[in-house]
Amino acid sequence: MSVAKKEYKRITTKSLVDMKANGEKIAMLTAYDYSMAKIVDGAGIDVILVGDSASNVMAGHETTLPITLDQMIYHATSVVRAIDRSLVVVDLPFGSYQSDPKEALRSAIRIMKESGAHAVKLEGGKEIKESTKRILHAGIPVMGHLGLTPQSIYKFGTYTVRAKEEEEAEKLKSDAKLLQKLGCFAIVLEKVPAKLAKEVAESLTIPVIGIGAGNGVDGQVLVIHDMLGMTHEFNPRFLRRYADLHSEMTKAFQNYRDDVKSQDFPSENEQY
Ligand SMILES: Nc1nc(=O)c2c([nH]1)NC[C@@H]1CN(c3ccc(C(=O)N[C@@H](CCC(=O)O)C(=O)O)cc3)CN21
Ligand SMILES: CC(C)C(=O)C(=O)O
Ligand SMILES: [Mg+2]
Repeated sequence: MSVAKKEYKRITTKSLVDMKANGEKIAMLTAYDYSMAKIVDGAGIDVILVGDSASNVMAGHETTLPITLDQMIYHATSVVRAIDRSLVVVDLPFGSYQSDPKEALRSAIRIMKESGAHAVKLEGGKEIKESTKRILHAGIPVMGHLGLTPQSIYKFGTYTVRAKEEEEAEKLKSDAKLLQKLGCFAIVLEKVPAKLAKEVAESLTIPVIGIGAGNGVDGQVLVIHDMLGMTHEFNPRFLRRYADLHSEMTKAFQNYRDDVKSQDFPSENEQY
């Protein structure tokens, strides 16, 4: 069991690199709105990711591709208002950084300026080198994201584990090194073999935060609706559920419905 070794009043990108150096694992969760972020921050979660998974869990899209920069900024702004301690990282959505480095920088600046978030995350390695450089040169911290990159789902066609073959594993390793060299403060590694993820984490000084990447990395991230058991039809092997909110909420809604229908609610004490 690993517990916090050092008190951090406010988490910065520097604190995360520090945690890795001290062997303290990093706990990261997504959040997309004020109320949820308030609870996550209060619980001591180190990093809050305003993920483009909002496209799935908030808006009901099948992929992360449709969510817009304006929508990401709306989610990020709501999250930032709730924060006292956590570091807030925001996904640059599909289409907001792939065309050219100038557009990438403009998108990152909009997120930082309009939401007050602390960092941005981009999917990819070598392909987005120039964009990453430009954003970093503007003083905006960047988190990388390698392995399963959901914004390229149509290139791959499936959400299966990535980098099982030597060639893809070699590319991943060199992409990770490149991102560190450019100045990224951390990297998310999604759905890759645990052995490879451990090797990558051990080869870098910046933290590697895994999702479906095993226990040899420097931290973990999960989508909050998944770990709360709200997305009960989503069942990947890497997911651990820490609550069964789908059934808790269903029970609450059914009880409320029954109380309204039977006129049990509101009672004498619940009216004026
Ligand atoms: N609710 C939610 N949770 C996530 O973790 C998440 C999102 N949405 N949306 C954006 C991406 C997409 N991600 C995914 C999507 C699917 C799998 C997955 O393992 N799917 C299948 C297996 C697919 C296969 O092997 O072909 C599964 O077992 O559920 C993992 C991560 C991670 N992100
Ligand atoms: C799954 C995490 C890493 C993510 O990118 C998201 O939630 O959008
Ligand atoms: Mg994402």
